[in-house]
Amino acid sequence: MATKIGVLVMSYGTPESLDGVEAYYTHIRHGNAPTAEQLQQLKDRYEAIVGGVFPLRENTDRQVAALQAALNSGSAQKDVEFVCYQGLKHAHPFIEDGVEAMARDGITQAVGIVLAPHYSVMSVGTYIKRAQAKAEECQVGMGFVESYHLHPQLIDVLSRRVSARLDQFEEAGAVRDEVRVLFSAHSLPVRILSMGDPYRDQLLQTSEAVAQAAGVASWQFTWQSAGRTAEPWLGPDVLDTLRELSHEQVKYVLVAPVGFVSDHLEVLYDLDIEAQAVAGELDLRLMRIESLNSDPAYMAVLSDVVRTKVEQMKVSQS
Ligand SMILES: CC1=C(CCC(=O)O)c2cc3nc(cc4[nH]c(cc5[nH]c(cc1n2)c(C)c5CCC(=O)O)c(CCC(=O)O)c4C)C(CCC(=O)O)=C3C
Ligand SMILES: [Fe+2]
Repeated sequence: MATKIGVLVMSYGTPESLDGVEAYYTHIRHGNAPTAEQLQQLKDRYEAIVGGVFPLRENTDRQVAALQAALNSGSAQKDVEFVCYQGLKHAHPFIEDGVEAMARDGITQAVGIVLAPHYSVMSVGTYIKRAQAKAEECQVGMGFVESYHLHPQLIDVLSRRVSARLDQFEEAGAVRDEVRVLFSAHSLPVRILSMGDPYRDQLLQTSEAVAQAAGVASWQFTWQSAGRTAEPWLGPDVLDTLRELSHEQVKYVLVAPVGFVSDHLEVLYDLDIEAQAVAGELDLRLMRIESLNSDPAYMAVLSDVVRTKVEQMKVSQS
């Protein structure tokens, strides 16, 4: 019989319905309920996005199913069967629920991976910490993939997404080298830098590698979706960057949100609605690359790093 290896696939999570937004937001805020105004603003943003009210849930479900299929396909590993479990940071099924489900199914060896390529102690680090604590309690041996921001297939698929949009700009009459490519990711509080966090450097490395692979002439990195708190967040924010580009007489802008892998609020609202509106006011032509979602190339990246992790765990045990 094949040995079962659990794969805890972790993601941010999204509410199941508008009624669930308050509990979700309260969880994000470490148990502090939002004010009525904050809650309404978040509900308004969810209501404004296209493609279903909470597309992240469906996207994550599809990614988890597609990863399990990718891991079990091919002839290499007939002696192991990978079983994927979902673990969400701020919604059901929570990270702890996923670990508990693995233990209940009799799984003793598992790998954890986050559907975000870049490591920060405030993002991926907290997913891993929660999974690790639960795994120890449930006596499941777990190893974790911390980042995969320079995986060759990731760089390849992202650069193809960038090239495809640059082609479209050309077809629309723009000069390819005059399109400014803006790589972006979710901002985090500035204090991560003094903690020696690798998040910003990893994002810059991904951006540089993608720009080079796609032959991008002109690019820069910008942050987006900063939290609404009193402390300073990493900038410049994408909306300010658009204003800056308009001053520089740039006309064509392509946003490549390389810190995200799914269509969700930060992409469908913060970029497609909010940034697009600002671009319109500034008379900039703005496009963004398509999200990876369950693209087979992204699934190949994930299955490769999961398999590599399993091999490393075997070596360290023997
Ligand atoms: C690094 C990072 C990622 C990328 C890596 C990863 O994917 O993990 C990410 C992704 C996401 N963030 C998301 C949603 C939200 N994040 C919030 C707030 C916050 N995000 C933070 C960080 C990150 N967030 C932080 C430090 C806060 C402040 C509160 C805190 O200290 O924790 C808030 C509260 C309101 C607001 O501030 O806007 C919301 C609604 C959704 C789901 C969208 C959907 O449902 O479609 C996704 C994929
Ligand atoms: Fe967030």
